[in-house]
Amino acid sequence: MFTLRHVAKHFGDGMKALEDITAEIPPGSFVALLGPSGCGKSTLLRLLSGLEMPSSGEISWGHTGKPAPGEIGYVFQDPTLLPWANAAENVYLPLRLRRESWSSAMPRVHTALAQVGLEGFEQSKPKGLSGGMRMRVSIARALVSEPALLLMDEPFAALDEFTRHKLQDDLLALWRRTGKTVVFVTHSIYEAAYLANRILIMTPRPGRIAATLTPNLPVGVERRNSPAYHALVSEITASFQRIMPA
Ligand SMILES: Nc1ncnc2c1ncn2[C@@H]1O[C@H](COP(=O)(O)OP(=O)(O)OP(=O)(O)O)[C@@H](O)[C@H]1O
Repeated sequence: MFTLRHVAKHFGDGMKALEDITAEIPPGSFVALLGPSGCGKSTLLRLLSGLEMPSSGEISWGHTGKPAPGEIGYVFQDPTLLPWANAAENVYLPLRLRRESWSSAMPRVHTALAQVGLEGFEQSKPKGLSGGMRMRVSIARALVSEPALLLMDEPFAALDEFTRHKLQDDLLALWRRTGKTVVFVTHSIYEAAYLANRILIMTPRPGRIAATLTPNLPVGVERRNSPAYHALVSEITASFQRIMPA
């Protein structure tokens, strides 16, 4: 269980990005950090990764302690693939940086690519892949070190709606299959409602937690059309109407 207690993050120029964040991230949960642009979602994700320290308050990573960099997978909005390297070489990169040999890493590279549905595309260069496939490679690269925690910063924001829906469904299936803890930044109410079983609703800057919702939507194809999903979208929308300045 990750626990944040009264966490604040201020930057040197007096910018108050986050104030008094108290939240829990249970193991195996799918947490959405949902809020308007600039409310500190990415900052909160970086604090969770341990890459940055809070200005005050504390973050506890439970009995397992602070994860090592290899135990965290990070996925950004931009897939940031090496353009000259093929899909397998891009996924191999984090292991290569840890000085693992290609031959010992290969089985894990193939498994990671298979987990995101890219078997058969190992040799493809980024230029030959669609935007959705490039994002799949980026997710595979985050999965290859078999992290227990996957931090995702608006990974589907730049994709068209059809591709985004497919990747959301595939990510949900992957999360159910693997039991990983996912923390997913988004400013889409629909995306947070569809994906997460714990939604942290954040106020405009300085970001605070305005509400925590723990929905339990039906699993499967009926999810997107379920009355529970639409009721959840309405509930979140109403929360933002209360907290957003007029
Ligand atoms: N290193 C930094 N130095 C100074 N200010 C920063 C730094 N990093 C972030 N900020 C500021 O902190 C605030 C929160 O930024 P952050 O990127 O976390 O928000 P966000 O909710 O992820 O935004 P978006 O949805 O637009 O990506 C912003 O006003 C940003 O300019």
